Amino acid sequence: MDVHLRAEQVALELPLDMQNTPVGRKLGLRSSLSGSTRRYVSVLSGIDFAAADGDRIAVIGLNGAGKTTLLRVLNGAFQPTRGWVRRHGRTQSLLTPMLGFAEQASVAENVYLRGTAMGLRRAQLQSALGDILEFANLGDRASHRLHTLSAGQRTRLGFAISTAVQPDILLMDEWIATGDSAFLHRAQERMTDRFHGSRIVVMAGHSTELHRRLCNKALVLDAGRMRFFGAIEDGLACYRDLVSAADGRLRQQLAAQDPLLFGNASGFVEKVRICEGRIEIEGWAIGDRGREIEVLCVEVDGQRRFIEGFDRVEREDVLRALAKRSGRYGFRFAFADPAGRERESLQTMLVSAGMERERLGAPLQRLANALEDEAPVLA
Ligand SMILES: Nc1ncnc2c1ncn2[C@@H]1O[C@H](COP(=O)(O)OP(=O)(O)OP(=O)(O)O)[C@@H](O)[C@H]1O
Repeated sequence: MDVHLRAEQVALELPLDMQNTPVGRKLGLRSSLSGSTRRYVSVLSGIDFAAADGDRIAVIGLNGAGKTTLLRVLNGAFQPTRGWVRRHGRTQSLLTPMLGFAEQASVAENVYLRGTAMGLRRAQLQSALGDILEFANLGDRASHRLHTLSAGQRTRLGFAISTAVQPDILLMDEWIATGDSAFLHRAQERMTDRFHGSRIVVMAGHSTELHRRLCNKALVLDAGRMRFFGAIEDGLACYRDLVSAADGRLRQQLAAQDPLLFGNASGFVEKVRICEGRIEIEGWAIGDRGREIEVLCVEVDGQRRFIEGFDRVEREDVLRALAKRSGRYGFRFAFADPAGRERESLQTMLVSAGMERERLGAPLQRLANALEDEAPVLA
């Protein structure tokens, strides 16, 4: 059977209901009773791609870029405002495995309710019921009402139902694996089976490592717009360019979540010295694939300063420990600080390095005792 998934010039606008708060009035009960205004916001636009049999597509973007919403459009939960989604093949989405449970119905009835909503026939559900309950470890609870289950038991049930049958097209948000450690292991195995058994997978998430390992294509979203669709490595590079332009705090957060995002660029700020009217900084940085960096960027109180004319310093220790080829990885520079920055604002200063201004890596780590108040007095 032919399996395909195609989106043609898809755009989605959603209603945003906003509370009317008279200017100058504090938020509170009175303002919450003052009615609301509805306006429509564009959440997705220009989404245009075709997934072929065998494609594993990573949907990549910053928080709020529209990844989950795109999956909802692809599974038919949202109708596009413009454009079309064409799908052929049994589709299963693993977005909210506990959605649609009925509290007063029994566990077994909930399996039928959810299974029917997923498009399964009664006979299929009858033969799958035993496996689902066993997988969720709820074999002896079939007739219990759902509201008597613990949160963990519900999660296991939702997961067991959502993954009960092998779809042709799998739409998933992150790599769902939740519950206690014994269940986690079985859930991982089940996810891996379903992933490899699907003919098309669209997977949203934030892990470069996972995307690189599992996906052949990427779709990059930037504030709801499709910036790129194509080969995974090009997609990851496109995403990296997007985040490289973001401010230092966000780059720091993203690098912590996803250590491979900025490649192998790394380094340390070892000294920050405040002398009268000047700030001197020393450290080392090594670019992606062992290259020497070309630019440094200092961010203090949200202000950026790019430094291209820094001194390059030979660093035998860095060479020995890290470098695959030779280079001068140490740096030293100073800049005038007429604002006479406070010690506190320098505590939060971020120094980033990169090959060009638009392609900065994550902020460099900083030695705990890097900050000095004055040049050391030489005896
Ligand atoms: N039902 C809705 N009504 C109005 N706006 C919505 C609705 N659902 C999502 N949005 C908005 O759409 C945008 C995209 O949200 P979405 O959850 O798809 O982003 P995301 O990329 O999945 O984010 P994250 O990585 O944080 O999960 C956000 O600005 C969000 O506030």
